[in-house]
Amino acid sequence: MAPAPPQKPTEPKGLLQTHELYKYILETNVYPREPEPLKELRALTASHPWAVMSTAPDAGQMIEILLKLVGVKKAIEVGVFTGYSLLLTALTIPDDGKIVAIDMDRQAYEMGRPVIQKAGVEHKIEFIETAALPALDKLLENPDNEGSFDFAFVDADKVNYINYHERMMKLVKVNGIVAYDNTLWFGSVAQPESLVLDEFKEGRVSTIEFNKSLAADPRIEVTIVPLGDGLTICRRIN
Ligand SMILES: C[S@@+](CC[C@H](N)C(=O)[O-])C[C@H]1O[C@@H](n2cnc3c(N)ncnc32)[C@H](O)[C@@H]1O
Ligand SMILES: O=c1cc(-c2ccc(O)c(O)c2)oc2c(O)c(O)ccc12
Repeated sequence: MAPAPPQKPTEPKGLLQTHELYKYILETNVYPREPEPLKELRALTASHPWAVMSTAPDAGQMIEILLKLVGVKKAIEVGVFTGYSLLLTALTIPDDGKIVAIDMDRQAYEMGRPVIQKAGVEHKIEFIETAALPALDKLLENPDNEGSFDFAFVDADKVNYINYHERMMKLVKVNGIVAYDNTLWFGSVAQPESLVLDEFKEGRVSTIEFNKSLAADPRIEVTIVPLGDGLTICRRIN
């Protein structure tokens, strides 16, 4: 029998066996509990041509639990887009909490910003519009930032995940969490290259290398959770 054709990566079924199963999870557990501002932001983002980039709401639920478990007050996010994961974080941390949010493109953030303002959580956000690597290095120039973050969420260019990880190991405190989105890259990490669409090939190679390096990293405990498009959760242990 010929191998199955590559799955169209934009199909909203996550990584599960069937679209129906993903829909079941979303409809029974995720959407009924999703805060109103996040629903609004998701609806607004649906008209954006890159809407598929938003963090999946099922992965968002896991992030919310982690934020609460850890008691996060100071967070950092790389890759904001229209702000789904950012708004989720801002809604979850305490009123005097802070989030440093980095994205080199402000336009998508501006689309979501009115929803963030209306939700009354913009005061927790410091948005920095630059490429992430120099921004993280700049933060590290100030020793006060070292080990100061309780939580980091990385959802940007996959080729740089390895570089972001090195910075996060310095910025996040021992026992802090670093979470990475899209670490199964639409399932392509386990597909032969010939089955992967051209535009996903580079991300596939980077993600495979990244996953391998995290598995061998003695500074962390790590788990790949197959929510959304793959969410890797690391706890810094030393
Ligand atoms: C997948 S989207 C982020 C989705 C977001 N977490 C959400 O929930 O909607 C990736 C974002 O990373 C940004 N990005 C990509 N490469 C970057 C880089 N080198 N530095 C800063 N931002 C980058 C893009 O502009 C884009 O907005
Ligand atoms: O569907 C996506 C596509 C891409 C993407 C594809 C080819 C590129 O050359 C590129 O720069 C980005 O990026 C995503 C992403 O980063 C996400 O977090 C979630 C979904 C996507």
